[in-house]
Amino acid sequence: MELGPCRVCGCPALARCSRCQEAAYCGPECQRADWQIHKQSCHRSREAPAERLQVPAVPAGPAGQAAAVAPKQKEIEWDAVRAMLGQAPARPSDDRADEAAGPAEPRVSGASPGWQSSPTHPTTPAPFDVHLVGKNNVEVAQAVVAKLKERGVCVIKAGAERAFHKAVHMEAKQLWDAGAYTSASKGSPSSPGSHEITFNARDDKVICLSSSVLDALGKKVQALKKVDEQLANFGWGIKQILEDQLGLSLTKRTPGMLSCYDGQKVPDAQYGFHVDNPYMTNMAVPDDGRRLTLIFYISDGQHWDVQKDGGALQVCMSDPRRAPSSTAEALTHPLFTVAPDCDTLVAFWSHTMFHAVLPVTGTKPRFALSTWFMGS
Ligand SMILES: O=C(O)CCC(=O)C(=O)O
Ligand SMILES: [Fe+2]
Repeated sequence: MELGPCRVCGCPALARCSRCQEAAYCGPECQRADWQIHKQSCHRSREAPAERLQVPAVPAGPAGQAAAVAPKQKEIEWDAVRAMLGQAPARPSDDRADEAAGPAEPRVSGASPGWQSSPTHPTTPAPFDVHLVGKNNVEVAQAVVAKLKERGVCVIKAGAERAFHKAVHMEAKQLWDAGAYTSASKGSPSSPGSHEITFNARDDKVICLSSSVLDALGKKVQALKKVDEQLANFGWGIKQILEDQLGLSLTKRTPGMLSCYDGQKVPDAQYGFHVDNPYMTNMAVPDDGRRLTLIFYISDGQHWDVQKDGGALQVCMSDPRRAPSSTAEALTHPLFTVAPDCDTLVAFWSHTMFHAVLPVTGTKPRFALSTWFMGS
């Protein structure tokens, strides 16, 4: 049964909120991470005893990642969901099981006109804006925030060693060869609280690297776990400057999402133009809290040629402070191309920047690890 994307990270959802039966999540971490936001609309769907809405706020900070919000609301019975999928139950430290999830099939409509559009052609990839090697944390944070302020996207050279890239690529590829990725979302709600979804032309397959998945996979994801930690450190590392210069306060982040676009299995695998958190666009969906998208590209170490291999990330260079209302409007702006080459980290605003993954035309799978930081 397709539930569409997880409200938080976009991975395929496994169950719905057991109270309103509407918000869909891939796992307990995302459900918890979303509770402060979801509770504002959850009670509108179903009446519930007041105490079920009382969730203590947890201070934000580096340790305040997705898992830090511990709602007392009635949670989805994640163990039952895992059992349904033939997966092992969570360990005692993971979630408490409360109530079986009874997801309803979403009503599906076609794409709304003017919202989705096919990707355009690759242009020459932009050079790196920031090199991490040889800079201290404050210099990095200042340079990254300056670029985000100026144009909403920043391309960073991570400076990791070749052996590390190889290890990360090998892990992503082994999981791919083992068939561990699942189909990413095929749609998102077209209006708040609605089951009606619109397709968003997304051809990747994903694995949500929640802490339970990381624990279960253990050594198989050692290097990927390191990348996930580095992404977290990077986001928390620019937190203070973001706050000082833009008044944006990052509060928590989603678990890492490992994605793969496989041009061999899905010719021209791509992701059409979209905004990750499109609440400011004409889609009129609720704000899911996401503000900063971080993506680290994982390739086999060979140069990724966007002309030959395709798969470039293309970002519409609109005013970074506000989202264009539609793809058509976004595409009136120049396009900025990023090559999904290893050692490349890209940061952009989740709520204002339209972007797309251009068709993967070569035979190499295109891997990336992404995380989204929430903020207010
Ligand atoms: O992998 C990329 O370059 C971008 C993917 C993307 O836009 C997304 O997952 O929302
Ligand atoms: Fe995106």
